[in-house]
Amino acid sequence: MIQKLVQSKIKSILKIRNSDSNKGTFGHALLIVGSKGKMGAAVISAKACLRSGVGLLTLDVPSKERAIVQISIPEAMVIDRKNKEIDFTFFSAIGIGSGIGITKNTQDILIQLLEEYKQPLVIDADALNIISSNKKLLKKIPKGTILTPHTKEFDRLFGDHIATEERIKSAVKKAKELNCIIVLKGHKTVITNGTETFQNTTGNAGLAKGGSGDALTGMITAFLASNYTPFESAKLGVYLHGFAADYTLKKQSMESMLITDVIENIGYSFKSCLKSP
Ligand SMILES: NC(=O)C1=CN([C@@H]2O[C@H](COP(=O)(O)OP(=O)(O)OC[C@H]3O[C@@H](n4cnc5c(N)ncnc54)[C@H](O)[C@@H]3O)[C@@H](O)[C@H]2O)[C@@H](O)CC1
Ligand SMILES: Nc1ncnc2c1ncn2[C@@H]1O[C@H](COP(=O)(O)OP(=O)(O)O)[C@@H](O)[C@H]1O
Ligand SMILES: [Mg+2]
Repeated sequence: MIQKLVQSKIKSILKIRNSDSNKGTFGHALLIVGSKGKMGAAVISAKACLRSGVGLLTLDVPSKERAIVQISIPEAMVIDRKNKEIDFTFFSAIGIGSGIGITKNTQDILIQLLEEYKQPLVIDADALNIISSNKKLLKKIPKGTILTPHTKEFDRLFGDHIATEERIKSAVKKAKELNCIIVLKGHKTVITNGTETFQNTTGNAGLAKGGSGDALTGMITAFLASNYTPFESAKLGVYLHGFAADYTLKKQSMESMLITDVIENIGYSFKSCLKSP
């Protein structure tokens, strides 16, 4: 049975920030995102991550592109994509894939990460595409990892599907098989851990624009770093992302809405969902 992901469920998951907390309380996230010409994906996912409550954020980007993120997001730290000495285990949560491309260097980083990091990851976009073209990597995905494919990425990973119902059934089966969370993105995003399945009730067609999914990756990574479980992180990310997009319609139309407008409204999503009933 598919349950509706409604606000009462989100309210029961969201934790109030303790007044005596410090940045260490909310984890240190690493986002391996962006590449030449797709640094927008890095900026978008980083901003969404920071707006979702993470304590510290480091971005892994190509060294030639670092100025873009250092100037546009002073809150984030930056490391060099080519640095093979990086200790992935230092980070509380890692998101990989948005805008990274599928070059040999990028493939090597994903393979190194899957060898060394045994905690749940957030895997999106080109990292999913790399796995699609090297299916042996599916077995190396850490337990509890959140995969965030859109329809086309899902079919690249698990084979072509014609009907949505059929694709949802496959998502449930694959989540169980791989011991992971699948966020099947689309008009009504489905989130499954193989046992329980939810369908989102927020969001609108203003999100049907480049960058919307990159923001979602940043949000889910922030929740994972802040100690929410992988399933909770996926639910919080998907619901609050859509809620912020719906709030954006107060000032923008679906046509004019930018994902950067939506990111500015993530705060409103928190305020609404943290309010007492
Ligand atoms: N500013 C930036 O730097 C941006 C970077 N991006 C990155 O560009 C790379 C390519 O990603 P794309 O997803 O564009 O390329 P893909 O080739 O994976 O998929 C895009 C195609 O899939 C089709 N499609 C079918 N069903 C869909 C669904 N439910 N949701 C979304 N698309 C669906 C679309 O119509 C489109 O033609 C990724 O790494 C992504 O993160 C994009 O997010 C765009 C913005
Ligand atoms: N018509 C729609 N209604 C609701 N949400 C949508 C719609 N179209 C796209 N979205 C949301 O926008 C995001 C798009 O992700 P994705 O296709 O990966 O974008 P990108 O890779 O360009 O950042 C997903 O979270 C998806 O659920
Ligand atoms: Mg995407």
